[in-house]
Amino acid sequence: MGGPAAAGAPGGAVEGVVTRLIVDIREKRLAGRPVLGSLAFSLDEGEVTAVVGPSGCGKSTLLRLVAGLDRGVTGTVRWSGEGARPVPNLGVVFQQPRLLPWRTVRQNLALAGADPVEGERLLERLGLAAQADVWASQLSLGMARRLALARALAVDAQALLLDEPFASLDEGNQRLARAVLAEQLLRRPVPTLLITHDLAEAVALAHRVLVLSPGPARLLFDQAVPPGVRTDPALAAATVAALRDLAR
Ligand SMILES: Nc1ncnc2c1ncn2[C@@H]1O[C@H](COP(=O)(O)OP(=O)(O)OP(=O)(O)O)[C@@H](O)[C@H]1O
Repeated sequence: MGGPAAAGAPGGAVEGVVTRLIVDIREKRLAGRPVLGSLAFSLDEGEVTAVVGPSGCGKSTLLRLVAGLDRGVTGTVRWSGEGARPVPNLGVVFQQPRLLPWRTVRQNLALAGADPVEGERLLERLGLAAQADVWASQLSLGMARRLALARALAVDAQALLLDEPFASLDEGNQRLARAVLAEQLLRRPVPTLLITHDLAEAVALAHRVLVLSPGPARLLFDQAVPPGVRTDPALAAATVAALRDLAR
């Protein structure tokens, strides 16, 4: 079965190779009101695409459509690739951590289908090893969010969908979690959609930045992040400033 592992579907071995996500949305309505307008983009293998836009413009709605959790849309959302299923095995971080409260940290990983060795490694890496046998209900919000990230990264996903994965983390843990995600993407470069409101975060992690309009969101522009930006703070700051100007 395909679908978002973080939402409860089993993880496990990769079936088929997901090479691309192709989104061509004309309109998405919720409760009779348009929440997404014209949005067309694709996401290729090994590519991190950041989606940036103002609060309420429809970013989480877009993630739900891409995750196959909502199918009512005018337009298409399609995964392609050799042997790809309609919705591949996804590692998803939702805006809320969505943990099983009366299961331990370790059990939350196991029930999502996490690889046990990878799960332990990620707990260690994300500073959660000491909490492995603690109930999820007893975690702080920052710990819960790090566990949600560990779960998405440990399920051997064919693609990652990350909705503000570093929200509510203090500066040190934000830096740590970003580094863990970057490491993981080097080890396993799966197509990744990163939703964020933070242009600096987008430029630091993504190959491309899609900037959305206020809701109903339409694509304002789709900008490649030049190679070398990540290792040059001055170039990164200039890129953020240029994107901010373009988004005005
Ligand atoms: N179930 C729903 N029924 C009706 N309207 C909804 C529903 N869920 C979301 N909306 C509306 O759709 C719009 C887009 O919401 P969405 O959560 O996708 O925005 P967002 O860009 O992710 O916001 P934020 O950055 O604040 O998280 C908002 O106006 C919201 O009120």
